Amino acid sequence: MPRDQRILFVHAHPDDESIGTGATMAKYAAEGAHVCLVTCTLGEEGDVIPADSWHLASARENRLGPYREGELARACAALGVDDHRFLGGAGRWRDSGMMGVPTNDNPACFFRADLDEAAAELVGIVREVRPQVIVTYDDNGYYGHPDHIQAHRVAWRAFEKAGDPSYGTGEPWQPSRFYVTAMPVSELKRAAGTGPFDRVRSAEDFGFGIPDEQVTTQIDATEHLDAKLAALRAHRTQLSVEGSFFALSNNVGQPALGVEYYTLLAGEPGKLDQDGRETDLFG
Ligand SMILES: CC(=O)N[C@H]1[C@@H](O[C@@H]2[C@H](O)[C@H](O)[C@@H](O)[C@H](O)[C@H]2O)O[C@H](CO)[C@@H](O)[C@@H]1O
Ligand SMILES: [Zn+2]
Repeated sequence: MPRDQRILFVHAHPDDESIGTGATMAKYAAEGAHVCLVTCTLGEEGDVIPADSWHLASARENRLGPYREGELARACAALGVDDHRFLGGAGRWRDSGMMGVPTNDNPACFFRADLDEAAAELVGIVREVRPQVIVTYDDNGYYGHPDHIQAHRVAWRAFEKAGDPSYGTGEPWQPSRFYVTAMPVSELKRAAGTGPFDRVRSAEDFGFGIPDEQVTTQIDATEHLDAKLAALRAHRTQLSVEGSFFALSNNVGQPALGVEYYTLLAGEPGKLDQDGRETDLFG
């Protein structure tokens, strides 16, 4: 694939890129596309799994953000991604914490960011990178995390404005496709009750997932699953990995899938396979 194929992934925290789109990113990077990752926070409010790193947590030394920057650099290296930026620069907006916790009220947190200010930063990156495709979360942030919801809002606003010659500075550029990450319930039904970590009893217990018919696109990047697993392992403060399963600090196991799923929110659908789904984010 020639390098003139360019794709921009917008994620909320270090680790989301590997969890939700790691195999896809590794696939397109390996095929020669320009893969740009924008991460909106440093993940400063995350739990810390390994006891030897508990001291980093926000309530202790508050040094988790810089540590996760290093985890993210190692994850990007594992995925073959060489263009990574923090939105507005490292630390511009702080991790908001899970929905409803007091850190949501921190004026410096991403959930409290001025939408136009954050979108202007992302438009600057869009006009520089000139991606044909933007990928982020749906309007629920995939599972309801405030930073994920805000990442969707900012990315959608940037998608709407980047091609507008009356908006901001720099040469306008209109990406042609906007995708959101998805997980079909059928995959969750297969995953429930399996793996080496704590097991959920039903697909609903995962707390995310959409009806299969809302999934428009599936990217088979199975040959890059090892790269995804290496990237997941790089996020050692946030994730445990055993075989082809991983768990967040809640120790609920999920399979690390080589096939990753998306819904096309804007743009013309590309070629469809026999199941009626796209198999390439570039059409
Ligand atoms: C995958 C993801 O978005 N992780 C976020 C999330 O982390 C969760 C949080 O620490 C929660 O308290 C735990 O129970 C859960 O297991 C974690 O996945 O929220 C963090 C705080 O905003 C964020 O740093 C982390 O990247
Ligand atoms: Zn996240």
